[in-house]
Amino acid sequence: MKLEVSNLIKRYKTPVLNGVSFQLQSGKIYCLLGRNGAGKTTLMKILSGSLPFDEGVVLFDGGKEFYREVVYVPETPVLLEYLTGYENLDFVSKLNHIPMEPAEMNEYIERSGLSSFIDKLAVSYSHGMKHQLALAIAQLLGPKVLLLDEPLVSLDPINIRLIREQLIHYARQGHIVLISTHMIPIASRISDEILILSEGTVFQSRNEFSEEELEAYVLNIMNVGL
Ligand SMILES: Nc1ncnc2c1ncn2[C@@H]1O[C@H](COP(=O)(O)OP(=O)(O)OP(=O)(O)O)[C@@H](O)[C@H]1O
Repeated sequence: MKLEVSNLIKRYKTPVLNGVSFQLQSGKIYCLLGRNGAGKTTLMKILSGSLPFDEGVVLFDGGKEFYREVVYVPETPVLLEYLTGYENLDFVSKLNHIPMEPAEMNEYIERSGLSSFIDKLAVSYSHGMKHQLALAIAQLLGPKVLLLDEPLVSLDPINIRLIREQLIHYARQGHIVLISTHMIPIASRISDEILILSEGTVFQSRNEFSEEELEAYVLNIMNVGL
């Protein structure tokens, strides 16, 4: 399974993405880094099908109809705020015809680290709790391509480790996981490959760096043009 992006151009008034090309393969985790305003969210929204682009080609296994294969979790997750976490999960599973016995659902909730707050209304959740629930919902849907915009920024170290392990497991089952993040230590530990968005183009590299080397590599590319 392969997601191929070729010469993608997106303009608002001026181009934000100006000839972006890269390839994502199933089974791998990719981290997308870039300065504030570089265009990471714009790129994620295009890949999720929620934002049109001006030029270029996006192909999933050679086809253009890939949006059904993609789930995008935005930086501020969208939940049904006046339902509990359990009801949110239950609603999504029923809406998408994913049959789950109560025992199976409870096991999934436990494994996802949601047990202590799953019966509270989502409106009462902290930002980190909302992200945990949104990530659990996204993985329940089982998309071939999972796009996550800053998923770990509000999480405590225990939850970061839990989510990191879940995402690695999810990718290794044959999915593509693309994570936008500013956190180099996380990118260093979680990603198979690094994508750096700078000056409207993407630099793709295997993650064979130590954390210090990755930081130097990222800063070097981000400084291009300064
Ligand atoms: N709807 C819009 N209309 C006009 N310009 C926009 C729009 N959305 C985003 N932009 C501009 O496009 C550029 C890229 O924004 P984007 O949100 O994709 O960046 P980002 O890399 O996700 O930033 P950050 O790391 O700060 O979240 C910015 O200059 C932003 O102001």
